[in-house]
Parts: sequence; structure tokens; C-alpha cells
Amino acid sequence: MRQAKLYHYCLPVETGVILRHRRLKQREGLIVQLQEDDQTGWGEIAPLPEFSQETLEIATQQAKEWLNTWLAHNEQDINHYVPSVAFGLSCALAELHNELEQEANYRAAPLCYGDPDELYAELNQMEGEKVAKIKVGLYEANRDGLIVDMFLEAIPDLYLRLDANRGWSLEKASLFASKIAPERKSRIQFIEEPCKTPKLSREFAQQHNIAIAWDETVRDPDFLVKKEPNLTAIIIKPTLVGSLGKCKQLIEQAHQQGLKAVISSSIESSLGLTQLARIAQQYTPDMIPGLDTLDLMQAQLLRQWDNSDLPLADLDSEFITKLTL
Ligand SMILES: O=C(O)CCC(=O)c1ccccc1C(=O)O
Ligand SMILES: [Mg+2]
Repeated sequence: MRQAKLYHYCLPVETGVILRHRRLKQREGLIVQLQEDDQTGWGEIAPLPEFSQETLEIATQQAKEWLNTWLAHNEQDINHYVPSVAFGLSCALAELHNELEQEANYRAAPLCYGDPDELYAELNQMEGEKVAKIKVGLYEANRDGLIVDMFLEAIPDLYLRLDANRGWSLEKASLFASKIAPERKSRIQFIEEPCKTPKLSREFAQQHNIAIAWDETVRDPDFLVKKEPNLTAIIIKPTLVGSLGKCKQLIEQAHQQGLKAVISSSIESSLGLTQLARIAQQYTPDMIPGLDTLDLMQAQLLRQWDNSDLPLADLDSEFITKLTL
């Protein structure tokens, strides 16, 4: 016997979460539940405004369509659906078939949007390998460079991931790089997408001998995983990429070429985020994932993230409504 349920969620978020050109006021998405015999699987489908190509409306329509084909034992290939739908459904199926291990990697790299004091306090408490991620390109390149170099100098066992989201011209990126002491450059694990185009990012990396990673580029339609000089990692955001199968393929291709693969958040609720932590543990066990986004929300959804203090909302909460299929 198969059963399927679909829910809509809408969670309040911290004020001030900015996504490219818009301020995120709430995080919306879908939750699917699949049941077969005595097994259950859950998944989250949550297109991210400004990043996903699809709207929540399209995702809802597609999710309903697939669920109805699944109920009729005539399910369609989920890889034909938009990425957020393919990812959420594949997680629900993986849980249903016991293919997603329970063990999770909760060691997220703390994320800093610009206030160095906050990050400094957090890093001082951090145990083990110290890795943090700083968003750059939001303020002056000069300031970004000075802050990054200060962190590296003050904390000698710190490694940094930086993310410019394609924000810099080659000139600005170079201004940033000029502030980093040469002997500290190697503790920048990578800068995600420093420049406006992959070509400029490559040029920047070569000129300044700084490692880079692809994030936005991974979602380009003609993207192929390929080792290149100064490229150390690819960032995989499953909600934006697609099914678990597709993500696994990208991870394998990266590893084969000696590249790191970093599982990263698209600001999912704690349901999706804990699944990403399990995927990271299972498929990229040596890599700290980029999942430090739960605190942007004001509540957790259905599942508890490690030792988060945020209240946990269940299916009866005001944030969730059931949809008809
Ligand atoms: O990757 C991380 O560590 C956190 C997630 C993150 O930075 C992010 C979150 C939402 C949308 C885009 C991005 C990004 O990596 O550019
Ligand atoms: Mg990025």
C-alpha cells in the first residue's frame, strides 16, 4: 500500500537575510511524505528565491504530478523534474528505501556575513579543525582583504573559505588579494566564484596564486567537472542541482579528479538541512559541509539539528498546512 502527503511550510526568518537583490522575509517550501508498507520517507522541496530557476508554484505543480504517478505505481524519472523537486523527492525515496544513513556531519563551517567580532568569538570556542566561511564582495574589497588577513594572522590554525558570489571585477578581486600576506594565502581553502565570469575568476586565481571553487558555475547547463589550475573544490547545493543521484555523480566525478566536493545549504529548514548533513557524512566524510544556515530561521521543522536551541515545529504547527494532491 502506498500513501503520499504533501505539506506547505512557511517559516519566519531572521530580519536582514539578504539574497542577492531581495530581503528574505520568510522561507517557504514543501514537505513530502511517502509511505509504503511500514516504511516512511520525508523530503523537502524548497526553491530558493533569486537562486532557483523555478518558482514554488511550478515546484508544487510538479510535486503533485509526480506523487500521483507514484501512487499509481507508474512513477516518472525524477531527473526530468526541476532541481528542488528532484532533490526533495529523491530524499524521500532514499529514506523510504533505507538508503540514507542516519549518521550526520553537523560540523558546519561557521558563516560570517560581515561582523568580524561575532565570528571571532565563535572561532575561539571551536574545537578541532578551525574552518570558517566569510561572505566577501558585499563591502569594499579593500575592507574584505584587511579583515580576512587579520583573521588569518590572529588565528594561526584557521582555514578560511570565502564566497564572493561572482561579485568582483578583476580589479576589485586584485585589490582584495593585495591585502593578504603571501605566506597566509595558502590558508584560504578557496574563494567561491570571485569574479563576474568563470574566465575572470581563473585569471584572478592564476595571477594571485589563490585557490578558487565553483558554485554558481556548477549549475551552468554545460558544466563538466574538470580539474584546472588553482581550482580545489566544487560546491554542491542539492536543492539547486537536482536529485541525490545527480549529486552523487558530481561528487564521484570531483573525487576522481582530485577535487573536493562540498555539500552546501540553500537555506533549507532543519528537515532538509539534517538530510544534507547525512548526505555529507555519507558521501563527503572528510569534508566539513557548508551548512551553517539554520540560525537564519526562527524555528526548526520536524527534525532537530544537533544541539540547536530553536523551537521545533511539528505538523500541527501554525507554519504548516496540508495540501490536496
Ligand atoms: O555554503 C555555505 O557555507 C552556506 C550557504 C551559502 O553560502 C549560500 C546560501 C544560500 C544561497 C547561496 C549561498 C552561496 O554559497 O552562495
Ligand atoms: Mg557560494
